[in-house]
Amino acid sequence: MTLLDVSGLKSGYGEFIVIHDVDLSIERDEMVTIIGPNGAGKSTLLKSIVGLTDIKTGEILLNDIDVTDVPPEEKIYNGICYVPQVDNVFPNLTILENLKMGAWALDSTDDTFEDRVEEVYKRFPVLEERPQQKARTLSGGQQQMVAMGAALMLDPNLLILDEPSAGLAPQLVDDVFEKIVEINEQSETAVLMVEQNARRALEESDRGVVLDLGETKMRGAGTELLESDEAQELYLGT
Ligand SMILES: Nc1ncnc2c1ncn2[C@@H]1O[C@H](COP(=O)(O)OP(=O)(O)OP(=O)(O)O)[C@@H](O)[C@H]1O
Repeated sequence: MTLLDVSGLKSGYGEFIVIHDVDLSIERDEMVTIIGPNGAGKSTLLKSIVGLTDIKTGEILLNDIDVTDVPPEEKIYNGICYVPQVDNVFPNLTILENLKMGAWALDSTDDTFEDRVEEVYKRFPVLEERPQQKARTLSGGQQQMVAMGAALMLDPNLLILDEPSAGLAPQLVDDVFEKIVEINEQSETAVLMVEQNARRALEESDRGVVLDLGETKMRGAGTELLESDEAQELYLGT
């Protein structure tokens, strides 16, 4: 079943068009990675889906519902949660307070909050060890876990991650990818991410999309793209 269906998307910032006629669909249980050179428009494509750019033409359907013009704070109610590349935690708030911020759209009259915190702690045990620690005092990898944990507080259908492994040491990159795969496989959450660590991301993904100059240049199974001479030569650095 198709979860997200983007068609004919043209978007950018004001009059500056970055994304030109892009189509992209994601099934309910899929993990899809967008790769491409710097400035290709990868982050802009994610932001367009979330509602943070100006959309000129095209349509974004989520579960067959047209969410093209739905503002980002309301997209959460459609099941989309987004973790930006930078500034994705509140540095002066504790881990638990960050999770509370992530849960802002939960109905405060029921006890879902505690259940969700338990669920997030199960997924990221490191967060449960020190809920009162300020986010700014955590390592980069731990901060990424806080950011993903906060996004998971709303139990999204679609988790959108912009370069989740950016700036992390190799061991932490492994940890972060392991968590993303777990979220995708165990929480019935589709994942759409942009990654500079293209090989690793494609190895873990069901499908990959190559974006260049705001257009889709290639698409296919993750393994297929990894084996493609063209993708290797132009986008994977060999
Ligand atoms: N807020 C903004 N306002 C205006 N232009 C922007 C804005 N954000 C990005 N751009 C421009 O949009 C184009 C695409 O940028 P984007 O960040 O989407 O690319 P990217 O593929 O994610 O790049 P990178 O891999 O370097 O992160 C660039 O020319 C960039 O300068």
